[in-house]
Amino acid sequence: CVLRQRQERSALQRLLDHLLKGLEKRDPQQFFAWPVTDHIAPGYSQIISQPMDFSTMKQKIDDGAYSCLGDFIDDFKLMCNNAMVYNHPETIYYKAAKKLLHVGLKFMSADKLKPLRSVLP
Ligand SMILES: COc1ccc(OC)c(-c2cc(C(C)=O)n3cccnc23)c1
Repeated sequence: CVLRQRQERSALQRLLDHLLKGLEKRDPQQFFAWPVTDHIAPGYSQIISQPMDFSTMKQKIDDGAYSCLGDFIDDFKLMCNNAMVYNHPETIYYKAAKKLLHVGLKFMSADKLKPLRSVLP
């Protein structure tokens, strides 16, 4: 409808917005900001069956497509793993993905999220 009611953001959406910003900061070269195209990565769509990137994750948050934190973390792992499947270990993309996965999971670890529990239902 024309006057679409602006949806209230749920506590989960606000948490995922916060986590996504923290993860994007750890990708300064923006290798993971947008979908990888076959133009920049020959044969990518034949090798990677489930592409994922930060802009897609942002859209999924806005669409309410994540029903729990675990689903968000699964997409983050998928994104990093795709880069470690398509790119060879000596490439900057493989190395960036390996580092991002490690740093990102630490950033989202249970002990880091505990203080936020107080603001979540
Ligand atoms: C060199 O600048 C950019 C800019 C955007 C990119 O992906 C969105 C990439 C990029 C990102 C990737 C990944 C993540 O596999 N990649 C693989 C091969 C060739 N290029 C890329 C590189």
